[in-house]
Amino acid sequence: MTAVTTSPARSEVSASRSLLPQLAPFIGVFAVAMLLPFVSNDYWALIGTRAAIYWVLVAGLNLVVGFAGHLAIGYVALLTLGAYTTSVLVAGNVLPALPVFAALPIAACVGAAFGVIVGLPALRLRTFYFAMSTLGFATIVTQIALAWQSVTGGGIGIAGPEFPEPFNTAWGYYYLCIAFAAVATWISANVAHSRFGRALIAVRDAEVAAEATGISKPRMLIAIFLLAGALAAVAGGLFASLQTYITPDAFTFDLSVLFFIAILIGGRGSILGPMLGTIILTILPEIAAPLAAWSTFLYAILLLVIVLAMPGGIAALLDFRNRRPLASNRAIVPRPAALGDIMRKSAGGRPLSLRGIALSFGNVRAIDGLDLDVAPGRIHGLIGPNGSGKTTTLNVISGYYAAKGGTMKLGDDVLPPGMPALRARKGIARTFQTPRVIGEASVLQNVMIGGTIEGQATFVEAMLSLPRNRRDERMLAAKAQGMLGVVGLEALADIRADRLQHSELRFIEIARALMLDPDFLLLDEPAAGLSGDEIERLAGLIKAISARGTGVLLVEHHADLIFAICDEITVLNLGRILAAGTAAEIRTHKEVVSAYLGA
Ligand SMILES: Nc1ncnc2c1ncn2[C@@H]1O[C@H](COP(=O)(O)OP(=O)(O)OP(=O)(O)O)[C@@H](O)[C@H]1O
Repeated sequence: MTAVTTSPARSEVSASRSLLPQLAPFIGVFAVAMLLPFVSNDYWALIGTRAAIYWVLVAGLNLVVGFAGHLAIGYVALLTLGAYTTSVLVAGNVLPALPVFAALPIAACVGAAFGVIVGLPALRLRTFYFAMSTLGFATIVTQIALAWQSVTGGGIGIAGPEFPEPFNTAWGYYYLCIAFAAVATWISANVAHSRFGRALIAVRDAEVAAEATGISKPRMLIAIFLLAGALAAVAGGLFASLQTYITPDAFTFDLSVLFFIAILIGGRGSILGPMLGTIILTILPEIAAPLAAWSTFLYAILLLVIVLAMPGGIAALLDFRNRRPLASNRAIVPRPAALGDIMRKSAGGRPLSLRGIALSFGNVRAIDGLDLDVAPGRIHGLIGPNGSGKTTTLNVISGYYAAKGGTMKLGDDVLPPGMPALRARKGIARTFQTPRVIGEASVLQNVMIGGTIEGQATFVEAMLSLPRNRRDERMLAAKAQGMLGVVGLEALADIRADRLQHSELRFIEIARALMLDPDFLLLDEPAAGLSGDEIERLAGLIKAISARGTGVLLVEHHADLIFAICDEITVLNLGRILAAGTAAEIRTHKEVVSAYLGA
């Protein structure tokens, strides 16, 4: 067997080394863009400008669709809004005329505000329903642009803003739009590679796990909708100038489809893919000019081909690192001794206590008046037959379910029912019976997600990659790399999590939970699916965690593991306590033996 271990020094290098290969394709694309004027004519200036403007919008929309997973298909509405706001402010037909560089930031603010209004339904609506609400908004905006003649010129339209020298020539304007596209790329990449970007994909692919690490979905989404709305409105202002004159029918549904499909063919969770997607979709109708009227049809065909031939889109095609085969005989060899270097020793001292906790599902009393105490620095086993209420107990403690009766306290602090993100902030971390790992993210990113709430930088600092954000990133990467060493998986740090074996996912979840330096760690069947050797190593790891002051609540069916490491054991049956005591007491408890352990 190949032991999956490398030295910490090598691993830290691995966390930072990948910057140049990541940047190279972007530098290539922008180098080609800069050279385009020297090898082509004004016709290509127009197409290049259009692609750059579309990308300014798609760069923001990509965070909503590709990262947060919300199907916003009516984003042409925000382009329209930005185009009219900029044009009206520059024309001066409502307020005194403004220079275009003053009008654009105002349009960005209007776009940000409406970005949130369009996005808010995403807090409640998922998938199709949210998509429909964005489409509805697009229709409303077009109707208002048509009807509000005194401001927008109605069906006759309004002149687009003119940019001053040197941006008033075809290539001058092209370079200006490329500069906007470069800034939009930089901002969206900064967000994507920050704790906020990782939190977005965590909410998208493993919402429950994201909440358990303390991530607040509403705040995340509002920040993203503000940014995407602002970028879309700026794109609108640029678009209006490129058009020179705008009417509501310049903002067709085809444009919305283009933006959306560019992201889908680019690949979820990527910046480069959607950027290339936008360029391809802008050029495609031009090189197939006779088919221009069929552009939506062309996009649909392209989408079908890509979805069928390479479901991960362009990004998956370019992901060479994850095409290399992994060694099949990998062994997980945790190094619990390294915990002391990484994990803060739990302040501990305060017990976690449950009194009279009750929760029913319909007529099923899943837990029925449960009293339980988990002490800091101790391992508490929770066992019982299938359906006895063990996972429900973990779900109630971690706030995923709100108990209908009883109280829960951490020391003297009462923990209100529900509120999983609050539990994480109070130092209660957990793993899941079925590992909830983000398959499309790397192993390292998955573990870094566990430390999201430890970051200090605000969203704006992350967007602009300011020093505090860079410090957060270095701290989280180093800590996550260290945690991967503790659980014995650091050699897999850069690998996509969906390529790993089930047992490895279990250890990733433990590493992610440890990122919180938890006072209490709730483990839901961590040994399920592990080999005998792996269970032994897991036992050593759990003991080392509790030795650092963390109280562990261990739900498990492997009786040997429970009896080997637990200081106390509670046995549940039909949601009630059947027995509680030390391993020796439980092993010989008559009712436990007959109801659960067997002869
Ligand atoms: N979301 C839910 N909706 C309806 N019933 C539920 C739900 N969650 C749990 N239950 C029911 O509550 C009872 C306790 O379930 P729970 O999953 O806590 O048991 P468990 O002891 O963890 O079982 P196992 O060892 O099989 O994981 C079961 O009867 C189960 O069917």
